[in-house]
Amino acid sequence: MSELFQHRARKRFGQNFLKDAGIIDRILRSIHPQASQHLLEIGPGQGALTAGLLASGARLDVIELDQDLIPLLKLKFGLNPLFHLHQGDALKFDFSALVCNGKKLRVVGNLPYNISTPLIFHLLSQHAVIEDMHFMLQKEVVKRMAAQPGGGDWGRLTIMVQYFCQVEHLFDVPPECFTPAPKVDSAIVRLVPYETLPYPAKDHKLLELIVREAFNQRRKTLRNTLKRLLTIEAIEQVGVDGSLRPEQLTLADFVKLADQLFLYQQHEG
Ligand SMILES: C[S@@+](CC[C@H](N)C(=O)[O-])C[C@H]1O[C@@H](n2cnc3c(N)ncnc32)[C@H](O)[C@@H]1O
Repeated sequence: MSELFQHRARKRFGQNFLKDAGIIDRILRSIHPQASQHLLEIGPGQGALTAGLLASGARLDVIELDQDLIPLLKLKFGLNPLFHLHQGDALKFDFSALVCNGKKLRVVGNLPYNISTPLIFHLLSQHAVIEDMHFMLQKEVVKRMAAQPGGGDWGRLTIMVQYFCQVEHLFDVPPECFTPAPKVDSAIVRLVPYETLPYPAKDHKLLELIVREAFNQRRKTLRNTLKRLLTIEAIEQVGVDGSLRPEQLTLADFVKLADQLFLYQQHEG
């Protein structure tokens, strides 16, 4: 089959194919798919993870952007009735349209690193239809997702991911496990959306706005970065010190500020 489909990895599609059987097996064991579940793989590529996912007996939907990989995927898996192939862009995909019988999706992927952050935000916007996610990402990105307040890794990605999900950095994967080898280290992360958010904001769009504004200039104090949105009195009324920098605030602090902005907008409206 490999002579029939000589596929040259494409940089613009973030193609670094997994080749290490031990790592593939470790990822599949971490996911532990069951026949009763509904799986969704983003970017199946040449099927390194796909075969093991299908072996679980679960329904598997896959979304692949590169048209040239479609014939190979059809040839390898097309006869399996559990396999559902979608050629398209995961960034624009409506995942909720895949849900059948109310069964939430278990999302999996060795993600294209060039689009991983917007893709994670797109998935978070559909968190209600997702049971959990297991992703291979650039290690730096996983460190940011799992960060604690107070350090340089704590930022917009951390806060929005931790607002919706429990985050677990599972293990690291070195470049030589891929072909071609990426220039960066990789890691596997597990994200489990909360059934009930621990710090629910009145409007999470306002949380996104506050967080974006605060981290746009992360060296400045909140009283400066947020002055377009909230007065210093409004910031301090909810018990947040306006002389702090954004990396010193917890998720709960950001939610308080977002709810304060919500109240202000209600007043003005
Ligand atoms: C890092 S490779 C992983 C391939 C395979 N899963 C593996 O582990 O060997 C990323 C895959 O995502 C696909 N891809 C890139 N951008 C995409 C997008 N926007 N939507 C869906 N798939 C995409 C690439 O073509 C590629 O197959």
